Amino acid sequence: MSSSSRASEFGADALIVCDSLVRIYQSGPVEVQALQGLDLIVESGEMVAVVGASGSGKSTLLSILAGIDAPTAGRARVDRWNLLSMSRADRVHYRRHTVGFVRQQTAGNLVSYLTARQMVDLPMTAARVPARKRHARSLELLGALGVADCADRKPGQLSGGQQMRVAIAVSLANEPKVLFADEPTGELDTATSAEVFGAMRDVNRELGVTIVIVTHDPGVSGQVERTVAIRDGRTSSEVLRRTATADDGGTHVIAEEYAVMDRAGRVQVPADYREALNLTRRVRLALEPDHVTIRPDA
Ligand SMILES: Nc1ncnc2c1ncn2[C@@H]1O[C@H](COP(=O)(O)OP(=O)(O)OP(=O)(O)O)[C@@H](O)[C@H]1O
Repeated sequence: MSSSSRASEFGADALIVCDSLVRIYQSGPVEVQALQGLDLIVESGEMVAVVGASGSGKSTLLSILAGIDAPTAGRARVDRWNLLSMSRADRVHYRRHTVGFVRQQTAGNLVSYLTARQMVDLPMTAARVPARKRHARSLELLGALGVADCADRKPGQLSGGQQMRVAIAVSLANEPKVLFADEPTGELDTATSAEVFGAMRDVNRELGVTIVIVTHDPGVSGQVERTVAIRDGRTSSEVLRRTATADDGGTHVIAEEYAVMDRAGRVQVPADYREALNLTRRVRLALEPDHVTIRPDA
């Protein structure tokens, strides 16, 4: 591919690109379209939340990005890996070195008879990292996640929040570029969830790990700059948060919601807008100097 066509490619500079991503599950005679042409771009260094109703396709998206499931069609790239054409060996390498993954059931992330330090050590041993480096990295990660004091404890001696923070440390052992977390706080109370999100925020800032979190937890919105909503297997809207400084020097957070336009120019008009103006099948579009209007068919 020439450099000019690469530069003009959708999301060419991003760490994660999903372009018209489709995942169809065949269950008996029935086809389920879990992802129906989903577009998503995540830049290196971002911490992004993915939200959406149950069944909207969030876990499917994360499984594909984590290299656990394969898409049916479309394009998905993470770092230099094309997720539609990876060999089995590529997939092992990808899951060991490029991505970290944690899921809701904390017990499933941990090994009951190992200490936190031994668990963080394990993926590095598999990757043949020398012992001295393994030791330093384990302590660094447990410290970054605020569970250094748990290094010599086994999962049964840890609270739910500590278990999740240790699981995150384990997933980061081999210095992945991106951490995918599927409902990491699903089993935790509000205060503990906030601690876990805070620890992820620290890891994102201090270690530069890009993080994508799938969650139902409303508390996540205070911890991320970008929340992407998925509806029916497609990205439907995004909320961007930024901190603004007022004249008196005080700071406050501004959250703005955007509709997402796909690459063919399609935008979903929310149901309440359609109902309020009785927008049905045909609408009138007009280009104004700095905006576009949509009017009912008079
Ligand atoms: N292995 C599978 N076989 C068949 N259908 C599946 C499979 N996995 C997911 N689906 C279907 O795909 C759709 C999307 O599921 P997915 O789990 O990605 O949604 P979700 O947004 O993560 O939901 P939740 O918030 O409840 O976890 C659903 O209709 C689901 O029933």
